[in-house]
Amino acid sequence: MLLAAIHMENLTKSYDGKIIALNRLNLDIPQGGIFGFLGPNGAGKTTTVKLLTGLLKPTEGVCTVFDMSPQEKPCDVHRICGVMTETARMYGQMTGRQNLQFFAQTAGMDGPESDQRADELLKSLDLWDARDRKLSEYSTGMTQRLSLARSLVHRPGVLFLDEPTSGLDPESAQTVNAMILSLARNTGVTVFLCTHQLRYAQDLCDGYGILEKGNLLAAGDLPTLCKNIGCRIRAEFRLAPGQSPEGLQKAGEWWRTEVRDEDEMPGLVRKLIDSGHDLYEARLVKPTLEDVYFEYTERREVSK
Ligand SMILES: Nc1ncnc2c1ncn2[C@@H]1O[C@H](COP(=O)(O)OP(=O)(O)OP(=O)(O)O)[C@@H](O)[C@H]1O
Repeated sequence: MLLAAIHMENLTKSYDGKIIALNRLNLDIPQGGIFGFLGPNGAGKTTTVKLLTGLLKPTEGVCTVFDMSPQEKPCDVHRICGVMTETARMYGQMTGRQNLQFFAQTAGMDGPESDQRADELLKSLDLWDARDRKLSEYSTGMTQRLSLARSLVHRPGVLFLDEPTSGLDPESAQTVNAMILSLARNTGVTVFLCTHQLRYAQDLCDGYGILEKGNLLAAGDLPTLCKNIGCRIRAEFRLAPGQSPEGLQKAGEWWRTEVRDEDEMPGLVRKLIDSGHDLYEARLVKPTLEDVYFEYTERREVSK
């Protein structure tokens, strides 16, 4: 069996001995995956990242990053992890380039190597033109991209990202997304991405965990999450005006029905045509991550 890059077993954290911020979390994240950790404010996402990066100790349970405990081997874990959070500090009076050179040298690179690494990152995150400006003069989006560059300076194998595109304009968000995808696909970096932005997560992630009030409601890829909660695909048809096909429901100018999978579509199209309908358009509408997420969280509300 492949070694999970991140492993959590009964991982539990209570800050005050009463409120459980994280409740018996069991999760394995494979190497090279982009894992979207989803949940509302206060769900326990940041707590999980802090446990995985050794900033907190679990109340119960264990976690490992490439088989190393962040609590027992914090230095080893930090060497292979990059962390980008809103609170990651850099130096306002230094330029973007000087900040990256500094952090590269802190990670053990010599002068020329750190210059090269800083320049490489500044170019790939569209910060090259701003390289000699002080960080204190950067916009929020530029600061955020520099913060991502900082987390990547030592070429980590695991990257923890907390809302990496929340303050970014669409162009900058695209640059950051492309960088994250390329890191995972081309260099096998494992990405653990905390976010509330479900559309953004669906574009990027290949696996998800849905966390609510410290409890993991579900985990898996989108088809698995859909199947487990019973979210169906919809087959929809646009017909000539005035036609009413049997067994389909009307929604606006479309007629629709739920199907188990897309293999049912050709049969439905044939049936409509054979029964004399004029078919203008046919489409399959798959549940989005947003649909699935709300299905899980709403069912949980109902079952309380
Ligand atoms: N230092 C702390 N002391 C006490 N309680 C804390 C502390 N840090 C977090 N908590 C509580 O733990 C729970 C989980 O918080 P956490 O910050 O992990 O959530 P989150 O999912 O990251 O939220 P957000 O999306 O707002 O960043 C919340 O109820 C929070 O109030």
